[in-house]
Amino acid sequence: MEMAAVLSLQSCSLIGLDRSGNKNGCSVRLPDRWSEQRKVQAVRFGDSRNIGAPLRSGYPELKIACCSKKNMGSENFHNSVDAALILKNKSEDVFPYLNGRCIYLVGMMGSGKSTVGKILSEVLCYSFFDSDKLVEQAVGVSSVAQIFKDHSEAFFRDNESKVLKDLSSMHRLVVATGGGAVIRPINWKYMKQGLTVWLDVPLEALARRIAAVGTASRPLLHQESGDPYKKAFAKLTTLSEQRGKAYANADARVCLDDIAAKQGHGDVSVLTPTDIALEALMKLECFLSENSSVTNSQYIQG
Ligand SMILES: Nc1ncnc2c1ncn2[C@@H]1O[C@H](COP(=O)(O)OP(=O)(O)OP(=O)(O)O)[C@@H](O)[C@H]1O
Ligand SMILES: O=C(O)C1=C[C@@H](O)[C@@H](O)[C@H](O)C1
Repeated sequence: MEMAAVLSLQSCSLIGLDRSGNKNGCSVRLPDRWSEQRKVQAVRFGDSRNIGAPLRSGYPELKIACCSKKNMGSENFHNSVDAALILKNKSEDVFPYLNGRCIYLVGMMGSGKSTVGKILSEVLCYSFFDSDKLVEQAVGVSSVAQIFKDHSEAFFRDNESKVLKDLSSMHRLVVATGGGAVIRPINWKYMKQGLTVWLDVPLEALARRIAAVGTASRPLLHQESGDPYKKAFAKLTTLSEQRGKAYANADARVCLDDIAAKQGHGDVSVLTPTDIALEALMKLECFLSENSSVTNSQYIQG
């Protein structure tokens, strides 16, 4: 990976913070009438021209992310604003203890790393990156599926490790890692420079989400024929058996079954990405308070 790209990424991570490192430039994405205070951050790895460019469609607004139901009535609308504010408040509790450390989201394909990661980056005024996209940019190929096809899975994994190594010296990033990043111990060495969060989603929910969007972009799941849900479920089951222990290395585990149970639901499909982002911050808060000596002495604000 080009050093220029790495440097541009590092400078991106400072967007949204004032000179003292305080996040007074940060604002939660609320409905338009409240949006004058919006500060935006949108960057593209390796392209310094885009640093500080206005927010584009790839970044979901929190008001959208917190609403799961179509045609929301006013009651749901206000609930979503409440959820956004609760999330924002929690981010303010946790932020000082992060000391600028990056947050790495790990989990199976389709577990919501990108969706939840973008929300976390927004409320923490961190920059968001997807390691699959960084590998695509570093290799110069437009999709992970094409990298698998043109080269090999091993080639992809080598580049994934290089990307994680480069990221490990940076600050104030939320990184959605590739689903298989956890299988190489060296990647844990890099990710443990920051904080790691496992999004633990039941396989049925993963297979439902993946079947809904198709498997073409996910080479390890792709099958030309057969029922997409059943095929995805079978393959995810095998991968999860192989990787379960590796995901459990994460500092914090966000278990969707547990969040649904706490809310009195039996089905994780009712959970919004905002609910999940909030749980991630609460789990990080627990981890940080239980490991406060590491928090206070080992890291400096970047
Ligand atoms: N809480 C949620 N409820 C329902 N669907 C969700 C939720 N979170 C994410 N999704 C959907 O699931 C799909 C996968 O989400 P996302 O891309 O965020 O996962 P990912 O972990 O980054 O996946 P991958 O590692 O395969 O890139 C998307 O279609 C997304 O809209
Ligand atoms: O679970 C996996 O092994 C993968 C997940 C994706 O994010 C990509 O990194 C790639 O398709 C491999």
